[in-house]
Amino acid sequence: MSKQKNKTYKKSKNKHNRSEKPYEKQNSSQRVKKSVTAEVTCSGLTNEGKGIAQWKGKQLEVPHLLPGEKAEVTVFQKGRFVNAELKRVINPAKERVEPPCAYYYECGGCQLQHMSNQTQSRLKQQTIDGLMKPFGKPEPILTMDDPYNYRNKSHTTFGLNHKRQIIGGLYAQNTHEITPVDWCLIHDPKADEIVQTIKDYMKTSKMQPYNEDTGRGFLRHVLIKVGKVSEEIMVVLVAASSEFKGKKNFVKALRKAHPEITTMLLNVNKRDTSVVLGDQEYVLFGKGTITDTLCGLKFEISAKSFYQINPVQTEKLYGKAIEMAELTGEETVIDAYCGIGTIGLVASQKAGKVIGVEVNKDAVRDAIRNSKRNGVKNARFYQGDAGEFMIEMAKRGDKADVVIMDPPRSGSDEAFLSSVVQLQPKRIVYVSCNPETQVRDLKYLEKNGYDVEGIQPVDMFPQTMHVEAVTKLVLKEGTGS
Ligand SMILES: C[S@@+](CC[C@H](N)C(=O)[O-])C[C@H]1O[C@@H](n2cnc3c(N)ncnc32)[C@H](O)[C@@H]1O
Repeated sequence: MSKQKNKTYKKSKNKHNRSEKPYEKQNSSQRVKKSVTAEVTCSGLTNEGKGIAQWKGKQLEVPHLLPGEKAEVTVFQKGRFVNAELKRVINPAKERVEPPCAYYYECGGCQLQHMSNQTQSRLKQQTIDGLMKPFGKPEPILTMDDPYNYRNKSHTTFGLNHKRQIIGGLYAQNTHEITPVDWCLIHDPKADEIVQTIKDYMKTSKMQPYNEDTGRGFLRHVLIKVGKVSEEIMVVLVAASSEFKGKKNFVKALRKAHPEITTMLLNVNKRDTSVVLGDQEYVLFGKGTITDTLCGLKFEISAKSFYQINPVQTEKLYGKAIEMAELTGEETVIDAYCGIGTIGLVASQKAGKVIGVEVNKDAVRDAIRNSKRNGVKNARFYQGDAGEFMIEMAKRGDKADVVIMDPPRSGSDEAFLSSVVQLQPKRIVYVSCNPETQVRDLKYLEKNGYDVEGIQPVDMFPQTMHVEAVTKLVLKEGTGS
């Protein structure tokens, strides 16, 4: 991977034969009427890593522009809205690097590859420092030594290009247009090899990608999960129909090319939706799940269950979360939004009792199996909405010493937070992949009897704008019963 510094920005073209534009794709200038070229100077970065520049009294947020850089940008205007794209950097900042990925400027999956890894970490630290200012000074971000190939899950969407050739890639941001991508620097390389084999197989068979407009065709997406420690691999074909013609031949061919695949599934998604997985699932071979080892425990993972995508950083994150929980072996711990029980089962080794709650039934089934698999006797897992579960606990007058919560990006809700406040645990450990919703929820908890005593950012998603943070809240003195 070449990471040359100070190269002038120029959109890369035709590297690695990825020049085929999907037939549906329009560029921004086709979608928006008025466009002008302007020269601007970047004064800072947004939390998403976009360059901030002023133009005719308006603030532009320009992807791929860095502070201090003077650049030519194309400004698109539609009514009161302005959008800007980088055209040419006139004086590159010293933090600018040549993105190691050839798809970077088209794909949109990563947003920060034009910055050095140190600059990315600095940006994430500043983001967390800024957002968490009302609560105190965050610790230095925990970074990753080798910030590539970390994802244990990959997702590829299939379609046809304008020459009616099969392509696989990612939806361009906020669209249903596929940007063809053959390999990705943050995926597990094995996953990309398998996707390539599926593409090649489709070219010589009758398996057609699904077309959202006509409703014809079969294959919508391929989801691959890799056990980074176990090396087990799950391949999920997401199709528009349960009628899988040529199923036996396909399974045989893929297993022959990739004997490392340990299970394959067919997931049927007939809905017109951006949600990838449908409800029906059929095991094509193997046991339908993979296992992996995290923090010394073994976890079984289903296709539809959430499992942290960067296990190297997850071990650091969970280590901090458990440290913040200050467990002595006596506590009752609630693992809210528990997924397959990972945090709760790690905590169970140092707690009196763990109660996990999770809405996804496959994940809860995995959590119960994982508890047995690891010989854990002091953990129970329940399926349900975390808020409703906590309301019931509060009504019954149940007690909890520590609540560990790890909600989705949208954060928690008032039902959940108000019942946590009613239960009055001594400590709350809040893990989040979206610091903005986390800050909103922390404000609620601070107003209702808790002090934030520790903030630890963790870079779980290098090369992208996303950042994780774990915070420790302690019940204010005099608040408890
Ligand atoms: C960010 S994941 C965390 C999972 C787990 N703690 C981990 O570290 O792997 C959030 C989890 O919350 C679950 N979830 C989403 N909404 C929920 C709700 N209202 N009640 C309970 N669980 C919910 C999701 O299914 C997902 O498993």
